[in-house]
Amino acid sequence: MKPGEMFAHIGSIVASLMFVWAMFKQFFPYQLSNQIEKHSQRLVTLVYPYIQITFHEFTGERLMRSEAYSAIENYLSSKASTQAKRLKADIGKNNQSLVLSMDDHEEVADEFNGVKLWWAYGKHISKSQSTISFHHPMSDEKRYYKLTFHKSNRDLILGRYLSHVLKEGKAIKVKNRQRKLYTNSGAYWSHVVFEHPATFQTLAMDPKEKEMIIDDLITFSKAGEFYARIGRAWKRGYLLYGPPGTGKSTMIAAMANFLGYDLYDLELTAVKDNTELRKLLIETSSKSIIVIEDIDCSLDLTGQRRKKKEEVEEKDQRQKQQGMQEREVKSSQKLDPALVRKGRMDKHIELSYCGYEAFKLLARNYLNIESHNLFGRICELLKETKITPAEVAEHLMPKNAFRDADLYLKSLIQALELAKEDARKSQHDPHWTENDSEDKATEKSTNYTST
Ligand SMILES: Nc1ncnc2c1ncn2[C@@H]1O[C@H](COP(=O)(O)OP(=O)(O)OP(=O)(O)O)[C@@H](O)[C@H]1O
Ligand SMILES: [Mg+2]
Repeated sequence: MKPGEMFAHIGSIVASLMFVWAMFKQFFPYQLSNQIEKHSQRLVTLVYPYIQITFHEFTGERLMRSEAYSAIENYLSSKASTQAKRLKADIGKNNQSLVLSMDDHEEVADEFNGVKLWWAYGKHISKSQSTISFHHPMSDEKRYYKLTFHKSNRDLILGRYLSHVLKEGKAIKVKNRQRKLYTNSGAYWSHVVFEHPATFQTLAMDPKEKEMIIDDLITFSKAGEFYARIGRAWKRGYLLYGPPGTGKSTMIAAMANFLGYDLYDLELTAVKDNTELRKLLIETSSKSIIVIEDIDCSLDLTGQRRKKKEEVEEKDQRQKQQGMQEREVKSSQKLDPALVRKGRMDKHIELSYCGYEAFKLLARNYLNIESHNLFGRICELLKETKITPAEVAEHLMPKNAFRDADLYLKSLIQALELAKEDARKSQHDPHWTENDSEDKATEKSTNYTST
């Protein structure tokens, strides 16, 4: 046996002994176990070729939970569920799945660049506290993770490996956290839990366009280092536009769910001036999407815009007197160039009327069917008629316990034929405007993704 191998062998025996000791010391009286541990530690350092680092749950004041500890906890959670034999289980944040973690004094191995290392989970219970807290035995434990590795790998582990663990652990934490939906009243944010079920799978739109948006989001979310290198803030602006009911809000929720980001729904009309706006923006957290809805309808921030607002109000008043609709006032306003100029809005995404591909996805989601003999007729009608995905969804929505796809598809066909007839009438008679005002009121919402 080579000397190096022998050392490693002794080392692993010592590591095992220490592990056994850690298991048994809970049963020794506190004073005695402290003494034994002190002397054995000295002995061990003489022959032990391994380095150990302890990460305590609470550092310093004991009130602040260590960031490193919780990152390690997250990092090890997946390893624990596959390797550890004794696990602790808890209900996850979404109240649906079990979250598994290592039980006390359990050990898991990890490997990094071919180097093996071990993580152990343990806890200290101080004597005085353990008697006082008889009824609450958990409250006075000091929990920790201990990392053990061979001293020849010191630089690799202390450098690249630990920063890899912290980075991964934080990423897992971001993914698993309970996300929030913030709204502002004036210059203050308040929040509720964000639990929108929208996903890109359930969003009906052109599949190619959808794929491009997903790619764009993935590229952006991984580009932190690139943005830092070129000296740009790591954020991306999307302008979503299209008629009401085409899925703009649904897409924003799908984006937030896809990236695991928080959502800030910024109500511009409630913001007094640019100072308030700046304050609100500064208070947003990283990994978030800031949404400005109907950006073309809510601009009155700068002096110039205030003037415009007065003009609009005046005009509004005049138009109300003339019995005109508020919607038309909104659509007569222009987007502020500062908000949509190049560099602010990196991508313009149009959400439009329901096409055949989008319909098929809705039929799959709502009726659980891939094909049907009425699909052909619907395909033709969709080419000739403008109908929003929201309207299509409305017709496919189950109305009783016994779903009959036939019935829903026929009701959709009826609606499409009616819309087609309306469109034909309005073409021949320009004054026929019962439904078409809806089409003109193109609404816009801005979606600002930041990390
Ligand atoms: N593209 C779509 N895919 C799937 N469902 C959709 C789509 N568009 C609309 N819907 C359905 O219609 C409802 C309304 O859509 P959504 O609120 O996203 O529209 P919007 O474009 O934001 O409208 P508005 O301009 O009025 O805010 C959604 O709850 C969703 O169920
Ligand atoms: Mg919307």
